[in-house]
Amino acid sequence: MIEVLNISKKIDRKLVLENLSFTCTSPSATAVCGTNGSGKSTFLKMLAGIYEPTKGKVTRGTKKIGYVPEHFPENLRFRLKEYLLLTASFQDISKKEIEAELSEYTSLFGIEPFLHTPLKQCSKGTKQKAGLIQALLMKPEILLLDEPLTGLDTASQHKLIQLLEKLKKEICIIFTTHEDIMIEKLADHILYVETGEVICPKERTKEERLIKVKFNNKETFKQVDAFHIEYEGDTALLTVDKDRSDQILMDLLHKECSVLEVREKRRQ
Ligand SMILES: Nc1ncnc2c1ncn2[C@@H]1O[C@H](COP(=O)(O)OP(=O)(O)OP(=O)(O)O)[C@@H](O)[C@H]1O
Repeated sequence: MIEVLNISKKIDRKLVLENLSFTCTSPSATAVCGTNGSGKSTFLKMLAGIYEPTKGKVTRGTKKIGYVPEHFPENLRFRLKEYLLLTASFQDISKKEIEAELSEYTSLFGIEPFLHTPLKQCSKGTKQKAGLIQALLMKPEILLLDEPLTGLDTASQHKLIQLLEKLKKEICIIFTTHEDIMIEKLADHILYVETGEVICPKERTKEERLIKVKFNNKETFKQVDAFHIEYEGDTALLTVDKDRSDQILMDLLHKECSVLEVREKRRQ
């Protein structure tokens, strides 16, 4: 969906980013991390096409790119709903669909009372929500979010994270953040802009347990939350999340399985 090849960026003759590469080929969420001033926002702007790289190349597989800046643009003369309808009207989406989605998102983020308020008079958090809704309304295939939790109250932060958890199964989400909760809940990959290193936090750290049981009926495993089950005769080898393994063991015992073995496995 998006490929960044050896990009560097100079602003005012200062090298802000150097030789960064990154690829997002399938739906996922990537956290862009680094210290203040390390170039995270600059990187996101290059993905969005707002900045051109000084060196290297950004290839985008789609034009449906939603971008939410860290700070909502100042001094827009529109009222909130008017602004959202206007930005959505540039997309190839029916008016009816836009109205339905707008109503869903404004209700989710609790901003119905401000729909007819001039943007200039909206609070920082409401403007941030307007920025997010504007990007979501265009049904992006790539969603770029610059510190998306900034200015949101706790309830809205959780709602946004839940929404992004669903969306990342369908689209490519790239977000900058300093918040651990965003990384823990969402990130499939972390890109450190200072070093250019990309890691897969969950794949590296997720610990798994293997449970071998003797069973009477395969139906027993229908509701069992296992990553993988291998059968051999009347035994089954289940690969499960270590954090959930005690609960799964209890369930299996209640379903009259005999536990033969429990051991650790670390994902590769
Ligand atoms: N338009 C600009 N003009 C001059 N310098 C800029 C401009 N945009 C970014 N910079 C410089 O580039 C560097 C990286 O800025 P950037 O905003 O990308 O960092 P960041 O990692 O997002 O920081 P933060 O975590 O504080 O949001 C900084 O030194 C900043 O001063």
